[in-house]
This record gives sequence, C-alpha cells and structure tokens, in this order.
Amino acid sequence: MAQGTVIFLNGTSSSGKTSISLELQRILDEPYLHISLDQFLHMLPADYLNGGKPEETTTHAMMQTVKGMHHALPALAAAGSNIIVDHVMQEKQWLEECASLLAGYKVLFVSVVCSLEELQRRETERGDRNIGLASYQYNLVHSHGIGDLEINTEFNSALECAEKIKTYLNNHSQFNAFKALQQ
Ligand SMILES: Nc1ncnc2c1ncn2[C@@H]1O[C@H](COP(=O)(O)OP(=O)(O)OP(=O)(O)O)[C@@H](O)[C@H]1O
Repeated sequence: MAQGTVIFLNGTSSSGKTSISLELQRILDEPYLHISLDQFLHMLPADYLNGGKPEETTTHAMMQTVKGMHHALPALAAAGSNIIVDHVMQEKQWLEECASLLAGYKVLFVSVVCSLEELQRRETERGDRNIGLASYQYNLVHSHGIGDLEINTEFNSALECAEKIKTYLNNHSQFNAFKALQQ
C-alpha cells in the first residue's frame, strides 16, 4: 500500500493554519485529511476543557492527548491517507516525537509565520482565544526546528499560502526538514 504524504503546518495560535488547511483541501489534487491539535483536545470530556477539573489533572490529560495525536499520524499515513497536520510546536519534545514517529514518511514541514502585532490583533478580533496565547507561543514554535518552507500569512491570503505550498509540494520529490531533526 502506498504511504500518504504529510503536510505539517507549524505556527502559533491565530497564525492562519486552519485557514490554509481548508484552502489546501480545496485546491490539492488528492484528498487530504485535516488533523488539528484543537480537534484532538476537543475529544476530551467537557470538564477537562472548561475548568471543571484541577489544573494538574487537565494538563496531564492534555499532554496524553497530544501524545495520542502524534501516534495517530504515522498510522494514518501508513494506511495510505494524505494528511495536513495543523499543530503548534511549542514544546521541543513534541517536534522530536513527531520527527521520530514520522521517520520514513514524506513530510513537508511548513513554518507558518506572522508578526506578533498582527497575531495579537487577530486574537483580539476573534474573541474565542485566550489573550496572550499567541504571544506565549511566539518565541517557542519556530525555535526547535527549521521548516522546508516558510509561509507568511501577514502578506499573503490563506489561498496564496496554500498555492505556495502546493507548488512546493509538486516541485519536490523529497523534503529535508524532518530528516534533519531525526539525526
Ligand atoms: N492569510 C491571512 N490573512 C489575514 N487574516 C488571516 C489569514 N489567515 C487567517 N486569518 C485570520 O486569522 C484568524 C485565525 O485564523 P486560523 O483559525 O486559520 O488560525 P490558526 O492558526 O488555525 O489558529 P488556532 O491555532 O488558534 O486555531 C482568523 O480570524 C482568520 O480569518
């Protein structure tokens, strides 16, 4: 069975990962599953998301869920599904775990970037994200590994970003960023 291809989007909250994922799904020639950290965390019981459990209990359950998401990625790719991973690499260990689990798979690692000022503007406008989340993640997400491709959502629409990714994907037979992390 042919392995699926992985497009791995890494960026802070409000950087535009979900918007790009939806455009990619629309314009790519083959079907890709969109897998996000948010979707996995929302599989938890409501009490773990609304403050109904002690902080330590919630943190433990969330870390377990992130680990589960990471292990699901190679399972889907091995079964032949193409996947778009929409993730926030705020922990070095998360990136190392994904690089290790996805060793041997075709992974295009995309850094989704945007200025802190614009992230804070989007965060305030959205109203459904904790204020300060993007700022907390800003200096962490791109510090643990360099992407194959950097996409700036401040100066490009989500569709333009998706088109750049599609062009890069179609013009390269292999990608190096995850391989570098595995060494
Ligand atoms: N390229 C873009 N240009 C301008 N605004 C954008 C762009 N991409 C996304 N946005 C806006 O930024 C906000 C966040 O977008 P989106 O949900 O795609 O980000 P995200 O990285 O998936 O965030 P989160 O991780 O918090 O779910 C939305 O209001 C969206 O309309």
